[in-house]
Amino acid sequence: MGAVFRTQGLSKVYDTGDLKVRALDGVDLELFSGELAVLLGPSGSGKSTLLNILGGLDHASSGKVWFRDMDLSAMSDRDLTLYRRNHVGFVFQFYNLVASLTARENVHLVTDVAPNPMRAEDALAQVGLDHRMDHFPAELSGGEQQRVAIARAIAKRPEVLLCDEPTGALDSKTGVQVLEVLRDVNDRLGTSTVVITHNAAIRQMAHRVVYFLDGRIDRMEVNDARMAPSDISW
Ligand SMILES: Nc1ncnc2c1ncn2[C@@H]1O[C@H](COP(=O)(O)OP(=O)(O)OP(=O)(O)O)[C@@H](O)[C@H]1O
Repeated sequence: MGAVFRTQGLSKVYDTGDLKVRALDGVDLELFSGELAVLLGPSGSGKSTLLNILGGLDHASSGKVWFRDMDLSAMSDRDLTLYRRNHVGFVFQFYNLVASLTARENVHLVTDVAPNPMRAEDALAQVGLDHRMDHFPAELSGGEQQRVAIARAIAKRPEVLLCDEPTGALDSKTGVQVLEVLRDVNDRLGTSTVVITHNAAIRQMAHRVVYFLDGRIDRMEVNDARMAPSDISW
């Protein structure tokens, strides 16, 4: 399998006047096509900063980052926006749904502008919400709202799905349902997936686990046997 992301000496320094924070400090990383990778590490170790750079939401301060053969580090803001639009789905801890739109309409927001989208109905069926399409976010549980957010993210058929604490706001039972959806998307659609979590148990469902410490990669593990989300508990 080829590398979907590759970084070389990737560093990010946040400069807030008097204080300079080195959020990433020379990260060399490869993530592979079709894999589900979990990023673990203490708070402040640089996980979200890396995800934001991989997703084209932010620029590195130095070093290189490639998505396949596209050098993201050399791209203008406009090209990064197009990269995000065409290739990347995001899922965040808080679902960021539009409260005045139904589940179906929230997904339509993306399918209306994507070049080769799924039907909104198919994306919602993929996450097991075909019976809730015309509900508003307030009429859905937290886990269901997160599944709508995942449907919205996958509806444009992105090559990569980047998830920052997707179960962070959910109880463990609902969190497991969301993880099952992420695993299904990875298995059935082959979408390369990166999941940040504080929950170390989730590493058991990953192909690859990357441990961050102080803006660096501390170590990496490859799982020979992956656990089903339903067998993971926390
Ligand atoms: N916009 C910003 N301005 C200044 N410092 C920032 C900014 N974003 C992040 N940082 C700092 O960069 C470091 C890395 O933050 P980052 O959010 O990447 O860590 P994280 O591992 O994702 O943490 P968490 O698990 O708490 O989300 C931290 O010290 C953080 O305070």
